[in-house]
Amino acid sequence: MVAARLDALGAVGGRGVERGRGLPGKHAGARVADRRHGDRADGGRRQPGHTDQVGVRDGVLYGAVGAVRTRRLEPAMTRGSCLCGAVRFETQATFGPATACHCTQCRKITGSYSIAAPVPADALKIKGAPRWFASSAHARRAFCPDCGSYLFWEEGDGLIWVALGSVDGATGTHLANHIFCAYKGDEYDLTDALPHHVRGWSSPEVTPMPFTIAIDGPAAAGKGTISKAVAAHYGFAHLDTGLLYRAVGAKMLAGVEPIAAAQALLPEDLADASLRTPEVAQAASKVATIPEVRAALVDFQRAFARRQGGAVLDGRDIGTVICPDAEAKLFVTASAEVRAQRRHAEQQGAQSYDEVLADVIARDERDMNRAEAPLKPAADAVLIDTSGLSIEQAVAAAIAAVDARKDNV
Ligand SMILES: Nc1ncnc2c1ncn2[C@@H]1O[C@H](COP(=O)(O)OP(=O)(O)O)[C@@H](O)[C@H]1O
Ligand SMILES: Nc1ccn([C@H]2C[C@H](O)[C@@H](COP(=O)(O)OP(=O)(O)O)O2)c(=O)n1
Repeated sequence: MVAARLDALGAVGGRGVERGRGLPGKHAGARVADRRHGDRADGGRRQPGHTDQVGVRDGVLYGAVGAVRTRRLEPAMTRGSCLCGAVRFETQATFGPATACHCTQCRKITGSYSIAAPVPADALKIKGAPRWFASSAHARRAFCPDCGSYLFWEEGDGLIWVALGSVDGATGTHLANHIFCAYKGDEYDLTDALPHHVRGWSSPEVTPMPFTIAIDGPAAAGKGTISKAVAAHYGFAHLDTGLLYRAVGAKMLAGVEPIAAAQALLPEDLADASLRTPEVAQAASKVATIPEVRAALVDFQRAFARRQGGAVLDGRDIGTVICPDAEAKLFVTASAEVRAQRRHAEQQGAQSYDEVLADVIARDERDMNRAEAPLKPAADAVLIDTSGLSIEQAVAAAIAAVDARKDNV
């Protein structure tokens, strides 16, 4: 089975680490290649008469290049352990190229993200008793029951992915790619030149060039819901620009002069949970009519929009003022009654339905009729009325509209 799996993965090659693009599965697709012993173990000459089989014998990985060469990899023992040493492992096999996985599970289990590399399961000798945890329907993970160190991931294809931080000394492999980048934390950036896949190996790579998706519309139309889903779909960053105005509005309610508040706004000001209250929403709508407040927030939004890797911004004036050249523009709307129902349900009775509807209408009035950057669809925006759409339908409509634009950029 392992031989078949390695074969399917395009196993041991003569060029050291290969990227393994376009191969299926979450962690699948790494080309198990000989890094430690390099490409020149046989002097780089192809030996005629050898087989083209790929497989494992006696825990040693064998491979072929084309149909003419088989190389035996020099066995070298690699050892590792958990933090407390209760679980140890060793292998004579060579690690395949390492993958950094930024999926939610890897982030939870490591506390950051995982860098792991595969070895044939039967070539990995585990001493001690790691706890195995079924982390999904198709895969399980092992950790030390005493110290909690994360150690292994496997999905039953004959390979075990070893968390490389647990290896003592040199691993002999190197990071070759990133997967599930759409799920990475916002506390770090991916700045290397390796492939950054949005999801698994066969998914598209994160857009290396700037690509801006502008999503405007009135309160509770579904902008935020759609923006988050669209950003996750394409692996783009997302900025809810309403939070900027909400943060300034909250400072005004706390007695700070709004223009000064906007000019001194810090990223941490956007993290306050109280920004979602109806009072702050109304205050946001009020400070948003002040031209100097809007001017103070322009540069930050434009820089965010043009970051590498793509960006989704939602607000009121993104397609018209902040990013008039956005590659894709959506105007998301719904009837005032439907929007009030949604907000009312969201608030769980904090306000009556009539109060929420009155708030929504008052905010619409102010946002649409102010002199500076009023809420209106850009001439080239795709209109999506979500009144009769489920969230899934609205997201699908948005992705279809962006895909149509992506094809034309
Ligand atoms: N198409 C939809 N159908 C039903 N509920 C929706 C839909 N889109 C959004 N919602 C819900 O409506 C509320 C407001 O959506 P949100 O995305 O925050 O709107 P906005 O960002 O435009 O203010 C949320 O509770 C959200 O779950
Ligand atoms: N780009 C933006 C974003 C928000 N605003 C103003 C106008 C809005 O009423 C407030 C609050 O916006 P926010 O998007 O957070 O409001 P909703 O979530 O849609 O209820 O900020 C703006 O003027 N321009």
